[in-house]
Amino acid sequence: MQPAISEQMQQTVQTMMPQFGANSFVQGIATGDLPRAVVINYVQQDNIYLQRFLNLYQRVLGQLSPELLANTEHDIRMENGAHQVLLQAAQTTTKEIMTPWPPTKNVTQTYLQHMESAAKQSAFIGLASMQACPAVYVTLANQLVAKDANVPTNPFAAWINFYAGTDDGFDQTMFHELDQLSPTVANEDRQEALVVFQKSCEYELAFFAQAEEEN
Ligand SMILES: Cc1ncc(CN)c(N)n1
Repeated sequence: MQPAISEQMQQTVQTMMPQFGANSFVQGIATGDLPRAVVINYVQQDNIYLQRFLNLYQRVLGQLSPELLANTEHDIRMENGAHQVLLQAAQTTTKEIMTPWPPTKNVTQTYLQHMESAAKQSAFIGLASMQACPAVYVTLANQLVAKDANVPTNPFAAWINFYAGTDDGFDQTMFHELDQLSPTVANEDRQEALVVFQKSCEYELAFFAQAEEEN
């Protein structure tokens, strides 16, 4: 018997963790040392990303399970709390960095388009493409906690703790939903779900790297 789709996805994330650990944005989060411009870049793009992600999530979950949508939507909105940690360290505010609304950078755009076109194939494949978003951050944050990166002297400690602890089990709820749906879809769709999930994990890595790009 094949392992559950959630297990296969978790395995993909685990396999990629060394690449995340070697990423210089992630290292900056771990050491508490990131240039102000990089932090601002990241939060600007993440605001753009999360707005469109939420929109897509409402469409996809609206098709799959309106009840689950109602119970989980707030988890995405709560991410503003993680942004506030970064903005405080950079001594700025959401209003200041989002006015005027900044341009959408290339990785943000292609990552969002990737999920939007996955959702056009089917709601299940769309959901699979969106699952890298919670899954990568939870695994990454747990690894950072295991390395004691969330020491109180780290200005980004609360960002790490947010994703390690207060994600409200969002990633597990979504993995559970994917496992429930998986036996109801065609084999090719299950395979495609794994492909789009892996691609999204690669975009997650590129998204961190993008924050270090010059404006
Ligand atoms: C791009 C991205 N990926 C994941 C997350 C965490 N849910 C996020 N805030 N932004």
